[in-house]
Amino acid sequence: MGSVIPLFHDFTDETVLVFGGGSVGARKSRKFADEADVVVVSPEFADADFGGAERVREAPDAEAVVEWIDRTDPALVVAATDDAALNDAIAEVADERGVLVNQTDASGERDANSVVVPATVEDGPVTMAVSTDGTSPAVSKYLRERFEEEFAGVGEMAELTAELRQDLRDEGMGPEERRAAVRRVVNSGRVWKALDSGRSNPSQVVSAVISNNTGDSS
Ligand SMILES: C[C@@]1(CC(=O)O)C2=NC(=C\c3[nH]c(c(CCC(=O)O)c3CC(=O)O)Cc3[nH]c(c(CC(=O)O)c3CCC(=O)O)/C=C3\N/C(=C\2)[C@@H](CCC(=O)O)[C@]3(C)CC(=O)O)/[C@H]1CCC(=O)O
Ligand SMILES: NC(=O)c1ccc[n+]([C@@H]2O[C@H](COP(=O)([O-])OP(=O)(O)OC[C@H]3O[C@@H](n4cnc5c(N)ncnc54)[C@H](O)[C@@H]3O)[C@@H](O)[C@H]2O)c1
Repeated sequence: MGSVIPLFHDFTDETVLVFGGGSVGARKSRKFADEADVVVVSPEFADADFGGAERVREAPDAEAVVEWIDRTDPALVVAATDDAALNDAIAEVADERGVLVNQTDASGERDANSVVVPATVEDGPVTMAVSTDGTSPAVSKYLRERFEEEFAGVGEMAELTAELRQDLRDEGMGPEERRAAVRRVVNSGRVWKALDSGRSNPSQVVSAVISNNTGDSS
């Protein structure tokens, strides 16, 4: 049975410190680079996209890792070197300092500071995240790809329903009725289809779905 609980974290303007410049270090760097200041420390760097992260060519030992963490004061440390003992040491130092750590070569039981990076789908304000508790990242990736296909337009759906909720409130509709109307839109195959195909105007379809519900059209 899984024992990890997903929480969503805002790393805007925080430092994320990555040890290891291989393909895994690059993938994690890309993941955080839009929000955070990412620093990657590694003696060598793969020919990969690091999302514009700052790269420092250095091969720290466990002692130097402590200095790096104390100097950069990161919100998250990623241990992605190919040296298992060093990855363990990085996780230990981060944990001692109460800093979140993503140990990329470890699955299974973990301390509270030890976080799993899930497979994520982002579309506008919507984030979907999958973890298999470290059991099978390949399954996480597979589900992420399926979600991307299945829920194309979900970001717009969230935005549309947020606007709708506000409009109905402005019109003086009570909370019960509003809730029913919003749920009707979210459950409407016609609205999803309009979002997915891009052919019909989703706002018009939403209006039609709502007026059916409130009986305006009858
Ligand atoms: C989801 C994703 C997020 C990301 O990294 O961004 C992610 N791994 C991804 C891909 C992937 N990783 C691996 C493969 C090869 C196939 C396979 O082995 O399954 C593939 C697939 C591929 O590359 O095609 C190998 C692998 N991964 C870990 C180990 C070590 C171990 O298990 O001990 C090994 C074995 C290394 C070895 O061979 O020794 C460990 C972790 N990988 C995690 C996350 C965390 C658990 C997530 C969960 O709970 O499911 C965890 C525990 C720690 C962490 O990194 O946070 C990203 C997909 C992103 C996407 O596409 O959306
Ligand atoms: N979490 C995941 O999704 C996942 C997927 C595959 C592999 N892994 C694990 O992650 C680790 C990295 O995988 P990879 O494919 O990127 O490996 P890799 O060999 O391509 O990269 C390792 C990087 O670590 C660097 N390095 C070596 N010594 C260092 C030091 N002292 N300080 C900082 N950097 C140092 C190397 O120069 C290299 O750039 C491995 O331990 C592997 O088992 C995790």
